Amino acid sequence: MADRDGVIWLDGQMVPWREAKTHVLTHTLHYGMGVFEGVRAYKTERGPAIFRLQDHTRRLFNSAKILGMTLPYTAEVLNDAQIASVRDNGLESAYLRPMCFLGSEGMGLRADNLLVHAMVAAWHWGSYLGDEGIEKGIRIRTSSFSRHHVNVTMCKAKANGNYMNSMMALQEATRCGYDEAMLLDTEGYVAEGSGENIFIVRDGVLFTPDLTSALDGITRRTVIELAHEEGLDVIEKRITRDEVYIADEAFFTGTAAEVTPIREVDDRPIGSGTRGPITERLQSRYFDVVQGRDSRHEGWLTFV
Ligand SMILES: Cc1[nH+]cc(COP(=O)(O)O)c(CN[C@@H](CCC(=O)O)C(=O)O)c1O
Repeated sequence: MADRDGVIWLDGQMVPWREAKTHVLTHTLHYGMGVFEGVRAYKTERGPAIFRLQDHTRRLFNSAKILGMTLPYTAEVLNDAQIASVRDNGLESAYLRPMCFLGSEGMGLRADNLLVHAMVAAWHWGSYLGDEGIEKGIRIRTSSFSRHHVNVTMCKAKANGNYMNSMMALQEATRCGYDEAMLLDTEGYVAEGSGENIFIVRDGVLFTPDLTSALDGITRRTVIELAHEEGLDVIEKRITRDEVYIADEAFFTGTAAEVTPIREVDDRPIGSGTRGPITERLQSRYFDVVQGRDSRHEGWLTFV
């Protein structure tokens, strides 16, 4: 990722991509105290448009507040930086990574002279779980790693250090031949994927775990609103792994994952073992919205 042409926004300046570096004693590199977002810009007839930019930036600030970090930039500055990162890299569509981190001004848990730095990078990133996964569905397994306990890790913060749990779960899943992990909370109820929220469908009704141990996903909120527009009921409840097994359909949602059907969980086909009809309907609505083909939600688009 480091050796490519382009520019990266770093601490208020656009710098050449290869020069966007930080010192090995950068505090966040050692302790994981940082916050980030995953944001997508899509190609539309009116040019690139960033999806729900303001919501992502609001969550970035909320994440920082949870961790006790004060961001040295306003939301407007960070929004403008994200717009510029798509524009100045000449991207028609993009995945954006804003991230705020503690610098190398000090070391150790007690360092009290640390500055908060901010960066925004943008690059082209296709289907997170592959084009085939988007169309046919993916195979997932229940992770042996529990999702964070709510008083150990701050689940509403999209914090850098939270993602060791995600990576351990995803590595375990892929090493066992699956595409993704489904994590249970510390009481054994379904929480979310390593980088996605999860939905199941049963008798035409959508169910999704409540957000106790899951990130408040922006794609999750979007799909819930689209489902209501489609006349579908969505119930947030505690979901057990065997409820997923016997669901008619299941899918992940996330900025990177978009709407990805789940065709198999723990070697059990979900429904017909392919993308379900309601999943396909919501996936299609989602892509219409993010690609600017649905005028009802143009307010969610920030044109670059
Ligand atoms: C743990 C987790 N749960 C749910 C979501 C969905 O949230 P939202 O994107 O607001 O709908 C994400 C986003 N995962 C991001 C990071 C993926 C990565 O590989 O890094 C993403 O989808 O960009 C998570 O990381």
